[in-house]
Amino acid sequence: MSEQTTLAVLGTGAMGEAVVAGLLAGGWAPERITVTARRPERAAELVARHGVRTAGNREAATADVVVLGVKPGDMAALLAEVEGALPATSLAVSIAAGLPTAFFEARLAPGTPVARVMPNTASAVGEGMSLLCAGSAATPAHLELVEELLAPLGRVARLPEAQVDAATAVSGSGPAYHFLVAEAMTEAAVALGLPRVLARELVAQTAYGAAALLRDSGRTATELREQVTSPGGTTIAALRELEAAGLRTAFFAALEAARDRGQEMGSRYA
Ligand SMILES: NC(=O)C1=CN([C@@H]2O[C@H](COP(=O)(O)OP(=O)(O)OC[C@H]3O[C@@H](n4cnc5c(N)ncnc54)[C@H](OP(=O)(O)O)[C@@H]3O)[C@@H](O)[C@H]2O)C=CC1
Ligand SMILES: O=C(O)[C@@H]1CCC=N1
Repeated sequence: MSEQTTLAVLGTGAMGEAVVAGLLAGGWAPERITVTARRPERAAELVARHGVRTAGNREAATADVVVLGVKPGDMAALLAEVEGALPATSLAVSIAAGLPTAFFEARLAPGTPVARVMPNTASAVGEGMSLLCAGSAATPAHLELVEELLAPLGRVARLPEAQVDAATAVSGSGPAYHFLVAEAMTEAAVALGLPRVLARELVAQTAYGAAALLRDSGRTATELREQVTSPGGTTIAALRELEAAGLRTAFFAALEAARDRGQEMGSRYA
């Protein structure tokens, strides 16, 4: 990737903006990034907040790397709109859940390289987890370019396309599960009588510390949990309640539902 490489995000919502923020924090010059949105006020907001350019979809689609950031149900219409404008020499990068690379290859100029990326919103702070797989026309050099592009957003895992929907259920949707737990813990702390501001701080810093241990200590989640859990102590009293409430079983069902929903979107919008 050269210093002149240009990038456009067609459909810059929550996830597209997280990608843009991650790239800018990683040193991308804002003039090299063009964003589009359906509503002019959304595009103006992005320009004001990040200093990037904006344009119509067809003009933006001439960038070297074109990130396709609309909702899966809006993707076919977007691709129809940019038909003939997105050069077959550009690299198309979809971040849409569920939609296979074949969906894009069927709608873009023949031979257009396609990469399928599933990022998550922590990309905005450089701590994202992105999944990456390639379409049939993408070369190893294209994949390396995408990895280079994604590097400032956090970590990247390459995987076979057949695993993307399952992995999306873990890392793409994953931040939401953690936020739900954080919300629940905060409310529970308030129920114990703690001030809300203190409860939020305790929950956030505990999540941050636990995540750092989980990623960087070299220990498994089980080992780390056991370290906290003194026999007959406070933690096991709480864990017993969570197990009785079916937390573990709920995660089996939840991730299966997310994986199935991705597959369903892939076939519904194909
Ligand atoms: N949110 C997440 O955590 C993740 C989302 N994704 C994927 O990212 C994609 C976007 O999701 P998300 O960001 O949450 O959704 P949003 O609704 O926040 O963003 C979609 C954006 O697309 C814009 N848009 C829609 N149609 C057009 C069009 N024809 N031309 C230009 N812009 C258009 C909308 O503009 P406007 O705002 O003006 O309506 C909006 O800004 C989805 O495909 C999703 O699967 C992937 C990983 C994680
Ligand atoms: O909920 C969704 O469909 C998107 C994809 C992964 C996270 N958010």
